Formats: sequence, structure tokens, C-alpha cells
Amino acid sequence: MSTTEPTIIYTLTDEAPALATRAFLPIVRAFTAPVGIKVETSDISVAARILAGFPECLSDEQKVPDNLAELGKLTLLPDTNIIKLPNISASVHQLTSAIKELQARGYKIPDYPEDPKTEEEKGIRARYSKCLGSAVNPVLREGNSDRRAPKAVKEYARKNPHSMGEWSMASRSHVAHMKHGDFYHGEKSMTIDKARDVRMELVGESGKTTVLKPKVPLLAGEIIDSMFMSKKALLDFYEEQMEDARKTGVMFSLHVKATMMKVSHPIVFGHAVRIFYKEAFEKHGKLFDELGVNVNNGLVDLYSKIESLPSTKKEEIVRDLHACHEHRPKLAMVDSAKGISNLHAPNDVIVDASMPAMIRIGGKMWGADGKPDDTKAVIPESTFARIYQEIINFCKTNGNFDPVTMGTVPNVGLMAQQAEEYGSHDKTFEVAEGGVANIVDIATGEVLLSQNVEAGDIWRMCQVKDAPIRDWVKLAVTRARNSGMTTLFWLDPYRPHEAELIKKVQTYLKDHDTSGLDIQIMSQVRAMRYTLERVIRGLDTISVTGNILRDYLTDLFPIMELGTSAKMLSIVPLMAGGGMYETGAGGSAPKHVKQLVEENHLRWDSLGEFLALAVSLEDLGLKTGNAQAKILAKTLDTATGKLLDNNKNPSPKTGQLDNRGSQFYLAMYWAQELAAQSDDKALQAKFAGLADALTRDEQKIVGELLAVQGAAADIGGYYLPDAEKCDSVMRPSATLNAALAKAQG
Ligand SMILES: NC(=O)C1=CN([C@@H]2O[C@H](COP(=O)(O)OP(=O)(O)OC[C@H]3O[C@@H](n4cnc5c(N)ncnc54)[C@H](OP(=O)(O)O)[C@@H]3O)[C@@H](O)[C@H]2O)C=CC1
Ligand SMILES: O=C(O)CCC(=O)C(=O)O
Ligand SMILES: [Mg+2]
Repeated sequence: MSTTEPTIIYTLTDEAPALATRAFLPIVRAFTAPVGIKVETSDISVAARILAGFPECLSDEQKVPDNLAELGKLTLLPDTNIIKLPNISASVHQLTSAIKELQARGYKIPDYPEDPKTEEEKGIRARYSKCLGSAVNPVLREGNSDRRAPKAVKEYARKNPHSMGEWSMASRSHVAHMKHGDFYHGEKSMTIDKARDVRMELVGESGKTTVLKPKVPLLAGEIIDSMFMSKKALLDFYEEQMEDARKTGVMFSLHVKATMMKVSHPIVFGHAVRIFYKEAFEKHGKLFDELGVNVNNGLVDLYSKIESLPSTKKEEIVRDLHACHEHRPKLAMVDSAKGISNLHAPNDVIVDASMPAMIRIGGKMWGADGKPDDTKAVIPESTFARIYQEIINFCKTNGNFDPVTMGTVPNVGLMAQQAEEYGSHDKTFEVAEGGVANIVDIATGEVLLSQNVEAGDIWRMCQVKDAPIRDWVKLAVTRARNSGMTTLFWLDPYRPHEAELIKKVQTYLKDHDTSGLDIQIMSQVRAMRYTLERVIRGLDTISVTGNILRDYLTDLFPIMELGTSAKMLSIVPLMAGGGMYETGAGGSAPKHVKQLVEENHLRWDSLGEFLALAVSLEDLGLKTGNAQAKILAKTLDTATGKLLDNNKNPSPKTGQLDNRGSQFYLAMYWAQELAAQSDDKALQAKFAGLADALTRDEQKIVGELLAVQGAAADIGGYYLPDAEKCDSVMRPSATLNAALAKAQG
């Protein structure tokens, strides 16, 4: 990053957000270039991350730098200003599709070794594993999380309420979670007294000790946890819940977060598939093993692996799979028209988004008949699942929420430096042999935490450093002070990890002036109840949570309040002093790309980008003393408000204003605001021309943008689309392009 010019780094990601960026960056530059602010890009798409991992396989022209690592380093510098769009957290299926696409385009990267045997294959797999699941956010999130609905967005939702389903007291929908044997029940936790290096080892029943993680360096004051999920308890739980759903006639749906909990949750998912189709697995298990079937990657893995079999065998297996449905409950469907169920792929149903969607429509999911129905939402880990049952109970009693009157629930989330479960991937293991799982001080041999485990159990260690906790408490107090809102720490004294956190929160709150503030600590279920009682009275309440609840609540409340989490302002004040501005809390919505390719309509709403850019500019203005940047920020915010007031958000329907049209209006309003302000005459003069041109040609530009819709669009690839083709699809208005080029100078 250049130190001479103020710079914003804009990430290039995947799918819909990346397409939107193609149209948005030229707009951004038309506003920032005249003010001397540089906008650089950093490609952290899954394709770029894959290519960066295999330089030796590529020609010089094909090589790409390790942008993610570079960006990670920049988060540790005080002047860094990053706008981070959502990226693909890839499943194995997405990763292998991306590899195939790149290979077909002439990149000689190796295949993904699903079952690595040789050292070379193991090495390749380890490199690819870095691109799997949630691989970007943990590297960049060197700060805690501040997510909220900006005032203008909340006002818009109040004036234009989205649809909400009806909740009935007679609804049979509910959450099922484990009552014993899950991570919650056996958890042990401690605060480390001094810096220590520890190892994770398993003392097997056979007497053999296996070191699973040779070294985890720990700092003084760090909290560590050791927890496990019993395979036996999990299988019994699934069996019971499937039988209960069948007997009572509700649908069965499984909600995990296989992207973010990328080691433990695919295993948890795989067990559900094997239990549901138990008889088929008993009969064909040996063959499935020979074929390398791994249903941790979903039923789709089984279906694709049996493709190679002779058709009679394949048909027999499919018949046996179907036969299992006869004594199992109905399954919730991801796509009933195509027969894709909830067990098809582990990341089709992602708990943070799927549970709110279910609650929003009145506690229903879609069945095989294409109709909504009551559901048993199975969320095996009880640690966090209980909040969903609480909100369901509340909705059954009080009816659904009303976006017109409901209060808002912003979140302050602990996530910096891979806090808690978030950073546990390299410390999560499927135990091969029963025995004792120990966390041992390497220097002294002292066993710090110990668990009795059985073969197949999932054992993990989590850590959260002291500095992020202090920063989180500070951020919570700052947000409480700035907003005046009641602020709740969602912490459960009966959970060992959170009991340790409570001690720290109580200590660090004393470092701040909290006079006049309403800050309380409450266990999750009580905090949910307390918050909801306030929500329906129109009162606002900040939730201050650990990392997983950060993820869950920043989809849950926005989806109720705003209809989507894409409209959230999502700030990561980096601990080193810089800022990262994430766009919304939503993901990359693959079905948006499909609609663009088939009908040349992009329904992606870039509102999250507009909000992020405004705070990014404001921060840059404050830090560099650049008054013009501050004016850009202020006018952008006003323009965004106007965009909302005038309903210029993208429509989901082809033939109506889409992402490109919405971005045009943003540009027009922004230019008009700059031309209208008088705080800076030079700036006013600079943008008068652009404001005039866009205002004058509004109908012409909108016409040009709408004219292309309805026909197929060629972007030349999915994971690595062709830059020129994307530009031409995303920038079809010659009039707009000319006006922007002129403004940028
Ligand atoms: N921060 C990050 O980098 C994140 C990345 N992800 C990744 O995103 C992918 C998809 O995840 P998924 O769980 O489906 O979640 P998404 O948030 O992408 O999608 C859920 C639904 O929300 C709506 N939506 C979300 N954002 C927008 C937007 N800007 N404009 C319009 N509608 C929006 C869409 O609804 P509709 O179809 O009704 O338009 C979409 O289908 C996965 O690969 C996941 O790993 C997920 C979360 C965060
Ligand atoms: O990192 C990811 O995979 C998703 C993160 C996410 O869902 C969130 O931060 O809200
Ligand atoms: Mg999320």
C-alpha cells in the first residue's frame, strides 16, 4: 500500500458480490480519484486463493500473489482501510468444481486428493485445505465485530415492511438439541496463568500416546477450553429425533455451519446422513468404502461416486436409499422441484441464515411437495441451539415480529485473533481410539485439561486471547455510550468457558466509565427472552456475544427487522488501529449468478457496499485529516438515504431495476449531493458536471441498463469469470460509462 496517498483496499471476491464490484468500482473511482484517494483492489476469490497455493504448476503469466496473506499483514498496520465483500467459504464440492474450471482453462494445478495416500498427495491436500471453508475471514478479522442496522435502513424497513409469516400457537415446529454428550456438557475451561506452550495428545486405551497437535503457544491470561462430542450420544440423538419426527409427522431438518466449523460440522452432518439411510449403509457399506464415498460432503458425494458403477448396481443402491424413506420422517427440502433435500450437501443449509428464514415465515420449511410445513430443526450442539427454541416459544405466544414497530438489536461480537470455536479448526480431531485426551504443558508435563473420550468422538480445543477480550469489552462500552442503548453480555455462568469470560468482563468493565449506562450480564436464554420482550415494545438492545452467537444473531435480528442481513453495517475496528468494513452479514448468494447468466438480471443489493464505503471514507477522512473525504462520506450517506426513500433498490424480478440500475441511482444522488453542498466549493465545482450529466441522462441510462435484460449473459466462467466479459455485462450503459470516465479525468 502506498504511504503517500490515502488508500482504500477493495476486495475482489466471488459470485454476485464480485459481479457487482465490476460495476461499482468505476463509480467509486469517479468520486475518489478527483479527491486524491486511491482505491486498490485485492483478489481473494477462491480461484485466486487456489492459484496462489500452486505457483510451481503455473507459467509466469498465470502466477498470482498470495493476496490473502498480504492483506492479513496489512490488518496489523494502523493506517489500513479495507472494504471486504462476502466470499465463498468453499465446500469440498465447490473446491473441486473450481479446480476443474481452472484446469479446463489451462492452469495445470493438481486434482484434489480426496483420499490422500502418498506424502505428495497429503501435501497437495494440505495446501488445498487452506482454501476450504471459512478461510478468509479468520485471517482478516484482526478486530472484533460491530454490526448494526443504520438509522436510515431501519427507517426504510419501518416504512416499507417486508412480509412476515404467521406464527400459530399450534405450530409444532421446534428445535431439537442434544441433552448430554455434546460439546456443552463435558466442557472444561481455564484461564492460563503464564505464557506456556501446550500440546494436544491422546493416551489411547492400548497404552499408545498420539500427539495430535504438537504445539499451541499460549499467552498469559488466555482462556482455553477442551470439549468433545460423543459419537455414540450423537448417533442415539439422531435416531431418537428421526423417530420422533416420523411418529409425530413433522419434517426433519438439520442445521449446521459446515463452512465456519469446517472440521467438526461436516462430521456431525455425515453421521446424520448415515443414520437416516442406515439400512442402505449397512448393506452397501463395504462398496461405499471401496468407492471412497464420504457423506460428510453430503449425499451428493454418494450419488456422484456410484455413477461409475454398472447401471444395475447403481439402480439397486438408489432403490435401497429410497426404501429408507419409508420408515424415516419427511425431510425438509432445499429445492423440492429438483428433489434436493437438506441432507444433500452440508453447506446448503447454513444455520445462521436458515433458522431466521424458518422463523420469519412462521416456523416452516419447504417439503418435498413444495409446500411449507412444520419442522423439527435439529441443531445438535446445545451450546447455542437453545436461543432458537426461546425465540420460537416467544413467537408462538406473541405472534411474529412486526418490522414496523420492532426495536433493533445490534451486536458487538468477540472474534478477533480467531477467538473461541472460530479458531479451533487446527485443534479439532476425530478421535481414532478411545482413551484420555489431554492438553499438556510441554515444558513441565503438567496436564492442564483432560477428557475421557471414545473412538469417533470429536475433540477440540478453543482459545481466546486476553487482548481481544479487553478490546471487546471496550467496544461494547463505546457502543453503549454512543447509542444509549441497554447492553447485554450474553454469557452463561453454567458454561465453564463463559464463566471464565464473565470474570474478565467484570474486571475490564471497571476500566471504563460506565456511569449512566445499562450494562448487564445474562445467560443466553434469559438474554434472548429479555431482548425479545424489549423488541416487541420497540426498545433497542445491544447484544454483546462470543463468536458463534455473533454469527447467529447478526443474521437473526436483521432478517426479522430488515428482511435480510445484507443491509447491515458491519464494521471491524482492527485492534492495530485500522478499519475493515465488511458488507452486510450475508454471503454470496449463488442463485443470483444463475439469474444473471440466464436472464441478465442481477438482483444482488449493493447497499452493504454503499454503507461500508461511507464509513471507510469517514475513517480515512478522520485519520488523514482529509476534509474532502469526510464530505464524500457524508454526502454518500445522504445519497444512500435518498436511494432508500425513492425505492431504488434492485428488484428480484427480471425486467425491473437491478444491481446496475441501483448503483447508477446511488451515483446520481451522490453527485447531486456533492454539487449541492457548500462546505467545500472546489468539491462542489468538481462534481457539478457529473451531477448534471447523470441527472440529464437519467432516463437514457436507465433505458440502456434495462434494455439488456431478458437474454442470456456470458461471463466466461463461474469461479474465474473473464474480466472483459464481466465488464461488458456489468457496464452496458455507454452513456453512464462516458460520464464516469469524464469525472475520473
Ligand atoms: N462474510 C462472508 O464472506 C460470508 C460468506 N458466506 C458464503 O456465501 C455463500 C452463500 O451462503 P448463504 O447461506 O446462502 O447466505 P447468503 O447470505 O448468501 O444468502 C441468503 C439469502 O439472502 C439474500 N441475500 C443475501 N445478501 C444479499 C444481497 N446483497 N442482495 C440481495 N439478497 C441478498 C438472498 O435471498 P434471495 O434469494 O431471496 O434474494 C440469499 O439467497 C456460501 O458460499 C457462504 O459460505 C456466507 C455468509 C458470510
Ligand atoms: O466466514 C464465513 O464463512 C462466514 C461468516 C459469517 O457468516 C459471518 O461472519 O456472518
Ligand atoms: Mg453469518
